[in-house]
Amino acid sequence: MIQLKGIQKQYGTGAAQVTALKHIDLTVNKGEIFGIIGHSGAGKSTLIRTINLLERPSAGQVLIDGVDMTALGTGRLQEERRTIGMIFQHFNLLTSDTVAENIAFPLRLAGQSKAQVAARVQELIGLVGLDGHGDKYPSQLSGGQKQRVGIARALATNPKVLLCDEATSALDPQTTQSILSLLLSINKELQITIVLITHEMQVIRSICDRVAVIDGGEIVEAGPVTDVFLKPQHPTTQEFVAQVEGNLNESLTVKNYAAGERTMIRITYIGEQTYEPVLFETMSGCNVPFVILQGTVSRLKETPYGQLVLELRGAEPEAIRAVELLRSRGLDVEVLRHG
Ligand SMILES: Nc1ncnc2c1ncn2[C@@H]1O[C@H](COP(=O)(O)OP(=O)(O)OP(=O)(O)O)[C@@H](O)[C@H]1O
Repeated sequence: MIQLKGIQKQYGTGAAQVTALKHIDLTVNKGEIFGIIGHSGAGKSTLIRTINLLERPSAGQVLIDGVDMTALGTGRLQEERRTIGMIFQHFNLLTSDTVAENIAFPLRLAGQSKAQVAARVQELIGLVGLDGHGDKYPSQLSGGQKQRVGIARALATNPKVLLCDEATSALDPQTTQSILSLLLSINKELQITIVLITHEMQVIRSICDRVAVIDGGEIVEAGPVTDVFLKPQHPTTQEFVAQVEGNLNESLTVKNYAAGERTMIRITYIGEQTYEPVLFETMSGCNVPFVILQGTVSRLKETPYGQLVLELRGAEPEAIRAVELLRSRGLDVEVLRHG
């Protein structure tokens, strides 16, 4: 488990001082994939780099499985760091070394024998899907393949935590998805806790269990992805959700329909409900015409969900009855607007 307690970080001094992190309290549970999302300059890189103390906080504690990293001397800190792997946006590979040599690097540093290193490198090359590429140089690889080398190198010493610093931001959407799938399978099969930072909600939606939204050096919203994504509270979170859901295009509503006879509602359903004909069954029983103004059916990690914005057309009492019927079927219904 990772605990950040009262983390603050200032860069520089005097008039030039920048406060990058204000007062961060955060817990990442063992075995989960935790995402931190924020705009450029929000403090994401500073925050993730405080976890392995690449960036030393100005105040606060970083506890990993109860060990206070901020209180360790250089020797013990280096030892603890071996239990935390890290991958980077621009891969940070040694360009004059082959794939196999790059992956071997941390194993050599850890003092392993040639035979041990060779066996482990082969195993890692297979794990990340780079069989046959061991003798190539980074310049001969695609961006996705370079990140696979970065992942293999980060996993070499069997870390319990993997930190991902914008690991897919330099990749195209298809390659991003393949790297995210690899991270998900590593998390599942090796039970490694993953902390990632990103500015893309798609990354959070695909693989994270929980998410924290950072803005101006503060966590403004945090929780399970299903809660934060489906019911974003803070304006910054709402902006990020709109990246993948789109903004509701209200111009789609029929302007000349009688005022007072339009009710806009948002229906959210999650899990098995996604595959049930609840909307059809309910609405065919209450004789309220409706149009769908916006709709998404997708997945949050492995959980199916749907969100539909409907405009009900009819007098208010009928619309209210339809809303009540939908709620009685277990759907989450918000009334966005009457009239
Ligand atoms: N070494 C540094 N010296 C001074 N200021 C810094 C330093 N590193 C970061 N900052 C400042 O701290 C704030 C947070 O930066 P940080 O890089 O953590 O944000 P970020 O969310 O990762 O942004 P990006 O996505 O653009 O990398 C910014 O105002 C940045 O200018």
